[in-house]
Amino acid sequence: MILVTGGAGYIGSHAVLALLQAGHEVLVLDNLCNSSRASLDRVALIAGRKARFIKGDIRNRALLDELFQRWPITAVMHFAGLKAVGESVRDPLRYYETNVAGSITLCQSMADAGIFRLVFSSSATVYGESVSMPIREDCPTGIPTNPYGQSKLMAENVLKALAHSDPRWSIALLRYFNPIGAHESGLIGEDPNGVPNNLLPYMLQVAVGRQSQLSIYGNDYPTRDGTGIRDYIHVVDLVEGHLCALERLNQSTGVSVWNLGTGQGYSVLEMVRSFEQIIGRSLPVRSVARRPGDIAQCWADPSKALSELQWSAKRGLHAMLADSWRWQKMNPQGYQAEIAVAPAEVLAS
Ligand SMILES: NC(=O)c1ccc[n+]([C@@H]2O[C@H](COP(=O)([O-])OP(=O)(O)OC[C@H]3O[C@@H](n4cnc5c(N)ncnc54)[C@H](O)[C@@H]3O)[C@@H](O)[C@H]2O)c1
Ligand SMILES: O=c1ccn([C@@H]2O[C@H](COP(=O)(O)OP(=O)(O)O[C@H]3O[C@H](CO)[C@@H](O)[C@H](O)[C@H]3O)[C@@H](O)[C@H]2O)c(=O)[nH]1
Repeated sequence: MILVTGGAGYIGSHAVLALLQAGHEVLVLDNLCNSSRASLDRVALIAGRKARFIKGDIRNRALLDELFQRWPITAVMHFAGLKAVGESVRDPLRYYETNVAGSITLCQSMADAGIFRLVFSSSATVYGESVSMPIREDCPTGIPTNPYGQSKLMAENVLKALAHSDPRWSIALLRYFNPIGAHESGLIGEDPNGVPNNLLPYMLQVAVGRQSQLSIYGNDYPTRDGTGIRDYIHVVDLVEGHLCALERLNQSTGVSVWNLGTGQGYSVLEMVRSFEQIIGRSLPVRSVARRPGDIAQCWADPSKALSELQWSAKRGLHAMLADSWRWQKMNPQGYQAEIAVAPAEVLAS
């Protein structure tokens, strides 16, 4: 059985689905601070079977000990965490407490239970403003400009020290580039609280009328059209990378770092234009000043994951945007409302 912390969230729910579809038993631990149980109901609908769900916090040591004692857990996929950059500047202690201290509590409980296999959600943010593209895993980590990024780098360093201290540990540090997209059924996807911070969720909400206009942050970057370039990766490809990493943890110990990206960067304007083609109309946009802390460009060299995990991203930009749009159209208010199309129809199509 695999414990999935944060399994009700955006990436976690897609991972739970992939694990169920691969035949694993899954236990989800999530405090639902940024998600709802509806995501797991939808996962069950697609998979035809359920993950077990425990509402609880990764910082609760007694609860973790109880879970590891009660269930035959053999490995942990650790998605639980806080991820809003701006909020992390306003409330750094909460971010360090959840992302760093919460990860430490989880590892302490795992070690006491004799479980040493962990897949950790890290981020390309740990590279900071890297000078050369594409970014390889051996590029030096930078100095993240906000507590969120710092907390990911700190958690990585804790996990590296842990793996070096005890050869029983086998840990995968997966550095995500920019996850977007949704499961092709349109039943699960990203459902941000409040006003979205990230490009894709914001574009989607403009398209369904929940936001009036997309602000393009900066048109004077040293890039091909002046707007920021990122390596967007389909969330289903991303979670497939997790299953490959999990498999690999059975074969070796120590700590390994893998980039999960496509190796292809797109600018904000290219994203907007491609999305407009999919929705068949233009999107209201305006150019505004750069967002503080943003870097000009960032894309991965994903060749290490290919050679060591036999993993590469399969889905291109069109699939990422079309799947995101299907999710948003079917769920204009996210998980709060019933889906606009009957699941049976969707699953049959
Ligand atoms: N989405 C991205 O762009 C991105 C990029 C790089 C890394 N990551 C990392 O991937 C992981 C998953 O991200 P996501 O996009 O699915 O975010 P998400 O907010 O949708 O999912 C995180 C889940 O963790 C849960 N959670 C938060 N604190 C918890 C706690 N103390 N105890 C138990 N559950 C808790 C939330 O309720 C939520 O369901 C996070 O660690 C995030 O930092 C995300
Ligand atoms: O309303 C918006 C939002 C974003 N952007 C631009 O779009 C690009 C992508 O921005 P965003 O979707 O916010 O992603 P990043 O700033 O690259 O950060 C994401 O990707 C990082 C690397 O994985 C993670 O660490 C962060 O948590 C996650 O928010 C950037 O050039 C932004 O300036 C806009 O122009 N308008």
